[in-house]
Amino acid sequence: MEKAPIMLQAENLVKNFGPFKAVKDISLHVRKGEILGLLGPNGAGKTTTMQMLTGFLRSDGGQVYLCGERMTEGRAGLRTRIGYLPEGAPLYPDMTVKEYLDFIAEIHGLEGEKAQQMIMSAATAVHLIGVFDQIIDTLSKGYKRRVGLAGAILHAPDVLILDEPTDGLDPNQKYEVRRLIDTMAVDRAIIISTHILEEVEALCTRTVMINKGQVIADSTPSELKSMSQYNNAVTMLVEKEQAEHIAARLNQMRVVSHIEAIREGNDMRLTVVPVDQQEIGSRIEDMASITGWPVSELTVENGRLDDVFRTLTTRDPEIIKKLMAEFQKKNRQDRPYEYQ
Ligand SMILES: Nc1ncnc2c1ncn2[C@@H]1O[C@H](COP(=O)(O)OP(=O)(O)OP(=O)(O)O)[C@@H](O)[C@H]1O
Repeated sequence: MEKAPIMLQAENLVKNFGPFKAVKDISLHVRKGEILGLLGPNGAGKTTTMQMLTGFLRSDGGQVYLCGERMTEGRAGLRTRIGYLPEGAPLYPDMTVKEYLDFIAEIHGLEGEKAQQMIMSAATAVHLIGVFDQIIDTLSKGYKRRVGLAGAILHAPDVLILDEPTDGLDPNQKYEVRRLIDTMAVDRAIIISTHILEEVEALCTRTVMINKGQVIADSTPSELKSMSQYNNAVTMLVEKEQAEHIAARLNQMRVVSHIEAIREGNDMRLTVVPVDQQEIGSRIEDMASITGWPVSELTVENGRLDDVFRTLTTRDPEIIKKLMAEFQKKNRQDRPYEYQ
């Protein structure tokens, strides 16, 4: 199947704040229909990178291309094809939602009937109509986020850059905003930054993980998970009284690295971690049925993103780069960055 076109591409971005190198070397790209998750610990350089992608912050090196065209200061028009949701609440808290959206439309040079149409379309997409005349400051966090999102999509941009779009929201609001982002991805390219791993799994088609201003991984969430030591681990729920005996027997297997146990009501949940991600599921299943262990649940895991995140962000980025290169060579062909 033909790949969707690359909408936004960054090559070797650099940003220094005085002597501090906040972004050392970041390259990434996002295609139409993709939701790219920019993932990394606090201070990794996510916001700084997004600000350079949107042209909000001038880079000290590197290039940004929008639909193949280089973004330079003289080409401010190109920037209007990007919608940006900055971190935190929208500016201008004293305005009503309607006043704010009118103002954003004006910034984009939209006028009259056309402007009203675009405002209604954005407000409808994020379910804002009911609060049009309410002062932004009096809205809940979830609604404030929606106002920000409406402002970001109002001028129908090709690329959306959303900095921690669900930060500070309750689980229902998070769900709602994620659903909106998912819907908006159909005919756009979207980049979101987050440190919420469940969000990456729920929403992102690809993940660029950054640490200390460098890209340390560029993969799908499932590829990343498959790097985890828990890939092929077996999780089983066993009666508490038998758990110690069962764990001891399993620990004797040469293919077992170690076993983790967590209490769950009257049961224990044992996670049997294999050596080198070997497949151990069927052997353990056979063993459980032959010996008649009191197992009420047995599943084979495909890895954990939090484990990979910890591993990748707590080691030297240079070592991680080498490990990732080996992993990618082993697992898939390189994806060329060509335009189509
Ligand atoms: N204007 C600035 N002046 C000096 N240092 C800055 C400035 N802006 C950001 N930094 C520093 O650059 C580094 C990267 O910051 P950035 O906000 O991009 O990280 P982040 O990955 O978005 O973090 P978080 O997840 O906490 O939002 C941090 O160490 C931050 O303190």
